[in-house]
Amino acid sequence: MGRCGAALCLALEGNIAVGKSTFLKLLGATFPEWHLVTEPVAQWQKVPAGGTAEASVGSANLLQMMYQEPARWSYTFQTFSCLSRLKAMLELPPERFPGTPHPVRVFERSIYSDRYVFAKNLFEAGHLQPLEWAIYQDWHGFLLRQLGPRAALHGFLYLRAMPRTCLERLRRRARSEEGGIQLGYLQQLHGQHERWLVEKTTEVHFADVKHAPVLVLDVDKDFEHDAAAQGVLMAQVEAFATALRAQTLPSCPNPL
Ligand SMILES: Nc1ncnc2c1ncn2[C@@H]1O[C@H](COP(=O)(O)OP(=O)(O)OP(=O)(O)O)[C@@H](O)[C@H]1O
Ligand SMILES: Nc1nc(=O)c2ncn([C@H]3C[C@H](O)[C@@H](CO)O3)c2[nH]1
Repeated sequence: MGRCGAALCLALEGNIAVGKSTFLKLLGATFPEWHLVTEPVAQWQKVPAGGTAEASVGSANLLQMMYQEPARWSYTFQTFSCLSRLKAMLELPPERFPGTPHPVRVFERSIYSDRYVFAKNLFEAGHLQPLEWAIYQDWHGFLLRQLGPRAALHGFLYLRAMPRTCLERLRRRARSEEGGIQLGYLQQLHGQHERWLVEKTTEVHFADVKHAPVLVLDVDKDFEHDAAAQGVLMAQVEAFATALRAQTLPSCPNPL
């Protein structure tokens, strides 16, 4: 960090169907020079399942398998989701113009919500065995410590809405794998986000990320069809990114 020309790296966090993809599109329209990285959900729905040299077994929908049989597939899911997030984070972004990096990169969720929201919740719900949770934490901690600043984020944007609002949006969107999701699951995930990003009672094992600033954005109301509400949200994000850039990358004169 502190290297001139380096991008400010943020993660966009929040409950299922709170509106992260919608918000990311709005960020793209408002800040076209920013680099936005969507969650690799399509990869989870179509995992090349290998097979033998003679016969390929095609692909597997790991997202569906995890929801249908969580005790069997949660560990597999968390290894794959975390790996896919890490690859997306380490992949070099395309340069805007030669020698001009993106001033800001925003990732939809992160290797940190993978652990401190989802995997933790699956463990507490009994879907990850203590041994699986211990092994997950062991390789997660080892990998991230080895990667050091390459795996760090400068701040978090937390989209917050009531779990009931998320359930309504989830039902309206009707992604086939999510048909069995009940309010209780969204309440659990809401609690995990709150303890991690607001109350700060979740034990976080990486100092940078533990102290990274969090911008909480209330999206309980409809911003999708409200230009004024969109303007307020975008101004909040811009002010947050500007302050964070001055604080964490002080030697970079790059304006946002
Ligand atoms: N502020 C909002 N008000 C009303 N509806 C919204 C709002 N934001 C998003 N929606 C709608 O809610 C649904 C879910 O939104 P979206 O797909 O952006 O959620 P998400 O957080 O990206 O979901 P996931 O956690 O699965 O990645 C979509 O139908 C979207 O049109
Ligand atoms: N178990 C589990 N672990 C994760 O790290 C994770 N990240 C996202 N999801 C689920 C939520 C949406 O249904 C869908 C798209 O966000 O994928 C996850 N589920």
